[in-house]
Amino acid sequence: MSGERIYLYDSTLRDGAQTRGVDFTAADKAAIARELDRLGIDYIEGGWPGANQTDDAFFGDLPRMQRARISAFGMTRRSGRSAENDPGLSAVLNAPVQAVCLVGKSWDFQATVALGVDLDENLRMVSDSIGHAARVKAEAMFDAEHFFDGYKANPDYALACVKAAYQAGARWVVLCDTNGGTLPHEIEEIVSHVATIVPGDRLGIHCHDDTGNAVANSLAAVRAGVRQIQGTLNGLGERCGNANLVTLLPTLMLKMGYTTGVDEAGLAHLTSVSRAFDERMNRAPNIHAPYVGAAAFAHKGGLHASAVLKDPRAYEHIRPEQVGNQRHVLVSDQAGRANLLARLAEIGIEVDPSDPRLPTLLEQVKANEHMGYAYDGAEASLELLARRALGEVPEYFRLLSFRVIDERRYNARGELVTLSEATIKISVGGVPVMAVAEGNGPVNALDTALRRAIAQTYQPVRDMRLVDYKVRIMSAPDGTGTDAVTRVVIESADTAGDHWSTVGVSANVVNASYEALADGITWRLYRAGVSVQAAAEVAAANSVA
Ligand SMILES: CC(=O)SCCNC(=O)CCNC(=O)[C@H](O)C(C)(C)COP(=O)(O)OP(=O)(O)OC[C@H]1O[C@@H](n2cnc3c(N)ncnc32)[C@H](O)[C@@H]1OP(=O)(O)O
Ligand SMILES: CC(=O)C(=O)O
Repeated sequence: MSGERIYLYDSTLRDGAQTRGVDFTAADKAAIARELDRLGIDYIEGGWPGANQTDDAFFGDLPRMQRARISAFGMTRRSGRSAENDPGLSAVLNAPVQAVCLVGKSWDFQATVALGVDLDENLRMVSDSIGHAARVKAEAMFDAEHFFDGYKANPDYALACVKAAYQAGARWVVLCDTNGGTLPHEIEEIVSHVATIVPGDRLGIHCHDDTGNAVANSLAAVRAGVRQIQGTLNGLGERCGNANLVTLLPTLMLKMGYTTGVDEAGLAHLTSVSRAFDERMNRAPNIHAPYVGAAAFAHKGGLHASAVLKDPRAYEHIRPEQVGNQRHVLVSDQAGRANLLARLAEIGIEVDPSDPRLPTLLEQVKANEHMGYAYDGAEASLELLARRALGEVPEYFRLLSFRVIDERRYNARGELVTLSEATIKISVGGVPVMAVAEGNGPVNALDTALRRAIAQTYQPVRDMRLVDYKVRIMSAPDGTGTDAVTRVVIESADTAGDHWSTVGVSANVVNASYEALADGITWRLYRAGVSVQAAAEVAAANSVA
């Protein structure tokens, strides 16, 4: 274990802003910068002053940082202008920050084709711009764009570019795998050579993930001597993204023994930082993300669960708490008794391992999964299945019948509309209750009618709402593919902020939806501990009235 310091440079607000579908506001940028600062990141690249209004607004009202240094990104001077007289470069250097990072060409082909300048002029553009930046800012960095492709094509020229930046005063010379096509062994070999010219403690690495190797490439560069890594939160970035700092951080600290600006307590917040970032971008976190994904410490295979319960090291490479994540033991058709017992314990059901009802329950889970149920993402339905098997769930209501009608017609304004209407009859403690509702689709109408019927007698249903509805059509369990079955997963929530998911399966999408809706309501009533007897009395009084 080395204990040496690695400097982390976050480019979420610049290269991350180049991600397809991502559009930060200045307020987003400020909030993300504060989060990165709290985490302990050394440098935060805020954007490109002068390139767009968002970046100007961000640099015009910079968030206060505790430890991190915000840097402004830009490019070397244009050909034919002096560094002092280039409006683009001036906009970058006028930003009220101490650090700047200028991108410049280091591949001869890029200089002649993309810039249309001769190779000497490109060297002067690098050296003039970095020299000027180093005179007016505390730190000037050079992003050597396309460095690895340039080195492969013309090593002498690529090395001349980084040497020019270093000699002009660059604090960090950052080797960029701009097109993301370089492999780890190439990175290690090339960086080892560069480190004989520019010392490792002045070298950085900036990798893209086009071969899925951005993290591996960054680590290979560190092995070869670089001491600054550029990356982004959750691997955002141009095309396939940048090196994911959320993966790199624990790898550097827990596996390779490097120190960073992030301490142990910061590392223990990594999962929440990563998920809060996805939340801000309004996208679902990747459950399979290394270290921080919901599946990163989820044990599904029966052999795994059995061993993990004896000692988690059997199937875990680190302790989940080190990165703020949690262990989960899943129940599915891959499960054994150990998974089931662990899962039941997680949801607060203590069962004697020799309870004769356990094998029956496990068989039932497996049979249901074969039919198309999936309890991985529908924990409330699993809890109800288990509690019903243990005789703990009262029959709060019984379905007597429902009917759903869809009508497609022209309304009075001559517009084609589709309306759905649902009628439902349930029995509460033997007393029939009926409700009718309209909706913008059959499931919406049925959901409204069911809640309306139940809310007449059960108060806790009134603060419930449907948050998410997912339908998946699957081929029939016999594998013929002729009679598809539909799986519906519903997420419900209450006003206290609790969320729970339930599942229903049927050849008919409305039946599957009813099953998931009814489970969602039953779980809410069970958790609220309501009395069926009291509800039946209300239902009886309502029916007399
Ligand atoms: C590898 C990377 O990710 S680098 C970062 C890439 N990010 C971005 O481009 C996002 C922000 N960029 C922008 O908003 C715009 O491109 C701006 C404001 C910077 C420039 O806009 P424009 O002046 O309209 O130029 P445009 O984007 O069309 O073309 C880039 C110009 O810069 C020149 N250029 C490109 N790289 C460099 C460089 N390192 N040094 C000097 N000039 C350069 C190009 O030759 C081209 O010049 P030309 O207009 O004479 O052909
Ligand atoms: C600078 C940069 O983003 C790149 O070369 O990929």
